Formats: sequence, structure tokens, C-alpha cells
Amino acid sequence: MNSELKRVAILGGGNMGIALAKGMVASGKYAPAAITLTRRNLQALESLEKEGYQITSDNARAVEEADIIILSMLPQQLDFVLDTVADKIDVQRHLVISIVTGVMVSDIIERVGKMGLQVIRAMPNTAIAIRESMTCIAGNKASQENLSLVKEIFEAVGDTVEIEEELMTSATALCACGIAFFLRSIRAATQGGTEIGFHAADALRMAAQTAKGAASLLLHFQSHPESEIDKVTSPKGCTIAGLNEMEHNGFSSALIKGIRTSSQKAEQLYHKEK
Ligand SMILES: NC(=O)C1=CN([C@@H]2O[C@H](COP(=O)(O)OP(=O)(O)OC[C@H]3O[C@@H](n4cnc5c(N)ncnc54)[C@H](O)[C@@H]3O)[C@@H](O)[C@H]2O)C=CC1
Ligand SMILES: O=C(O)[C@@H]1CCC=N1
Repeated sequence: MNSELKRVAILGGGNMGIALAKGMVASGKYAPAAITLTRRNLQALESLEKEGYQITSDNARAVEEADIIILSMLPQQLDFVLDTVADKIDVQRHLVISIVTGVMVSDIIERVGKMGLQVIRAMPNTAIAIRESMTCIAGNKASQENLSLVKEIFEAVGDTVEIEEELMTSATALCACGIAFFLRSIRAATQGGTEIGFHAADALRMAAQTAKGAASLLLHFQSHPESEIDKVTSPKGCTIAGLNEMEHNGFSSALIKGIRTSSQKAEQLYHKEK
């Protein structure tokens, strides 16, 4: 069956569930009517219903009517939902995609009690809303056909990379949390820009376009950041003076430590804090 002909149930229509649904439709491969979003309080989904998406608070019914089930709730909300839908899951028909942080494929199979269930983990980021996500995919025991299908879904909303499941929490820190890290660095640059003379709104636009240019240089030339930095830093110039000042204050170290902390926290979200 073509991916376009499959029905999708996104259980947990919050930030990511909505962004994913919109990205899938924007890709042109899915019609809103083929996507059902669930949420306990449907008020927040009413505008989507007007756009043609199906909405319901009945997770079991959504699963019954779908071929692909996307789990998109918080780790601490997962078990309740799995317990509600377990009876309706058909190992032959359903493919489960989980974007839930810190939850292993084996945790999901064990909870629903269906050996042989095809479960693939995907870790997108909020840039999925504009089809610019970096999505890491892991499906150690899934069929090649299902892996290709999941890749196709996420390639329509950004770039994808297939990784081992044991690296999924690292991918969460680097790519999903990473959006917040880079945004905070842009905000800090904006604050610096305002201090040296620009109105905040202008500084933000200038900093954001500069950050986009820096990332685009790396992706376009497939170069190393230091080689692009070398092109900016004139001898005895102002760039190296500013850069070294940042490093004396722990710029790289702060990012590295933050990413490590986020990765450790991601590991604990389901197993230690539910
Ligand atoms: N926000 C992000 O940048 C990313 C989040 N994730 C993961 O994706 C998952 C969702 O994250 P967000 O969308 O940010 O969270 P969220 O809190 O915005 O969305 C979760 C949604 O699930 C709904 N929900 C809770 N219990 C439910 C139930 N019994 N039935 C139906 N719906 C129910 C909530 O009402 C909420 O709308 C989390 O596991 C998170 O770790 C993964 C990648 C990036
Ligand atoms: O902060 C969180 O726990 C989620 C997972 C990755 C991004 N947001």
C-alpha cells in the first residue's frame, strides 16, 4: 500500500503532534482527512478540524481506524494511552511510530503485550512545522519496508538520519533540544546587538539571518566550522578578539556540558520519573 493511502492516528495532538500533521500535509503526500489527532481536551484542535483533519479524544477508536499509529504524548502520559489502546492494536496491520523521549521500542512492545509488533522510533524537532526538521530514526527490528515508509514520512518534513536505538537519547539532546540551544544563542547575540546600537527587532532579524547563513555554509560546502571560522578571523582582527573572549568565558564548554546534561535527563524521563 502507498504511504499516501494509509490512515494515520497521531495520539497526543500537542506541539509536536500538530506540527507533524501540518508538515505531512504540507508535503503534499497526505490529505488532512487521512490524519486523526487525539487529545483529551479537543478545544485546542478545533482549528485543525476546520482544516479537514479528524479529531477525537477516543484513542482506541483512532487506533482501530488507522494503519499507522504515531505516539506523540509526554513520556509520563504514555503508559495510560498504551493501556487504553492495547486491545485494538493489530500486529499484522499496525505500524507504531514513537517520538516519545526516552522510551525504548522494547518498552512499548512489552506494555501492549504484542510480540512482533512493528515499532520504529523517530526523534524530530520543532522545525518540522516548516519542513526543516532533523529527524533521527531507529527501528532495529522493523522491516525494511516499514523503515522506508517512516523515512519517507520524515523526509517530507526535513532531513533524516538512521541511527542505532542506543543513540536515541543523544539524538534527542543534540537535535530536538538543540533547537532551543541554538535559539538561546541567537537571543544572546540579539542582546549583544542591542547593547552595541541596534533596536531589538532589527538585532533579532540580523542575528537570525546570520545564524541561518552560518548553518547554510556548513550544509552547502559540507565544510568544518573551523574552516569557515578561519575565513572570518582576520589576523589581529575583531572576530578573533570576540571569539577568544567568548571561549575564555566557557562558550564551547557550556554547550558541550548542556548537551551532555540533556542527554542524561532524556534517558531518565520514562524510566525514573514516571
Ligand atoms: N517539543 C519538542 O521539541 C519535542 C518533543 N518530543 C517528544 O514528543 C512528545 C510530545 O511532546 P510535545 O508535543 O512537546 O508535548 P505536548 O505536551 O505539547 O503534547 C502532548 C499532548 O498529548 C496529549 N495527551 C496527553 N494524554 C493524552 C491522552 N490520554 N490521550 C490523548 N492525548 C493525550 C496532551 O493533551 C498534549 O496535547 C514528548 O514525548 C516529547 O518528549 C520529541 C521531539 C521534540
Ligand atoms: O524537553 C523535552 O523533554 C522534549 C524532548 C526533546 C525536546 N523537548
